[in-house]
Amino acid sequence: MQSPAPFTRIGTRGSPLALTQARLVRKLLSAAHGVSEDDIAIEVISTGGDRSQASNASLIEIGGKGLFTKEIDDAMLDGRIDIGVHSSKDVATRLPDGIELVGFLEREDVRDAFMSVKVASLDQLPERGRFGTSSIRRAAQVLRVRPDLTIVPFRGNVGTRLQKLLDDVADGTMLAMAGLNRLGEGHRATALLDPEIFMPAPAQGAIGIAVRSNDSKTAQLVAGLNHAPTHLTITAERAMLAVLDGSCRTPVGTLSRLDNGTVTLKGQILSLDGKTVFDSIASGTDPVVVGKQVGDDLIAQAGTEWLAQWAAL
Ligand SMILES: NCc1[nH]cc(CCC(=O)O)c1CC(=O)O
Repeated sequence: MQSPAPFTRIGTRGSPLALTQARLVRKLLSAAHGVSEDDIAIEVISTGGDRSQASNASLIEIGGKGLFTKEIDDAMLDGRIDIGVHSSKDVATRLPDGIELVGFLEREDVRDAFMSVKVASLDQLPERGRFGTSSIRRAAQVLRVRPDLTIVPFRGNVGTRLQKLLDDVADGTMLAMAGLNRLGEGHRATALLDPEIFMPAPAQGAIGIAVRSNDSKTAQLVAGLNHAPTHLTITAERAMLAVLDGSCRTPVGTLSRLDNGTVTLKGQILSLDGKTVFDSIASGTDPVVVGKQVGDDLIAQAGTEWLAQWAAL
């Protein structure tokens, strides 16, 4: 006997965090529409990002445009799935034609956490210690305050990273508190980092929901899941990133706030060694305008000569 068609189909990467996020969206959809969770399919899709994480790709290669979403976008465009659930910070600022990010769940903790099995905080790491990260933003931010440290590549899910610390591959590492919390592993964080100094990645901590642009039925299904304040701040952060993406690939950090409908956005770009830092801030009620303003100002401050060195990366 043929089983009935599912109510809708979610596509996700297969990492423990991605699966947890997809299951959360399934649970919310099931509750919102009074359908059984069994009637909402979850299709696991391997992405280029998953494959390069398994290999030893360089710092710059990881985080390339759409690396963690391309195959999920393709499955959506082919009609194999209806909804893409993503960590918003892994979603390129320019989506493929026919795909739209239509909603964001309420943002989790936006901060990065420090993790070590030896010391309680970043400043306690031994002189010339090894810091594990494959993120150019985190490497730059750490070197800014601890130029003596050596950055060593560090990838994998929470369990793998913890094992690497136990195996003494590095003396400390840093990862998103949001991911730890979603996995029920928040207690693994050794210390939370000050987000004014360690500015999070644009859109960190927010689950994004993508659908086909011409699929108004699915857009309506997910509309009630959107958290408006998160949507506003993520829109500002992504608008800033879109400006920077167009002209450079420097490490980028950002921190936004919403008070009575006014978005305040701080943005920062750094050199890889953390020695050069540009900061900007803007406020307003239109998140796209605010984001562009911060992005444009950062580019103006940095100047074409400084930015040119990044063109080849
Ligand atoms: N590609 C890595 C990635 N993408 C999203 C998260 C964490 C969850 C989030 O920021 O939403 C992580 C892991 C990390 O940075 O520690």
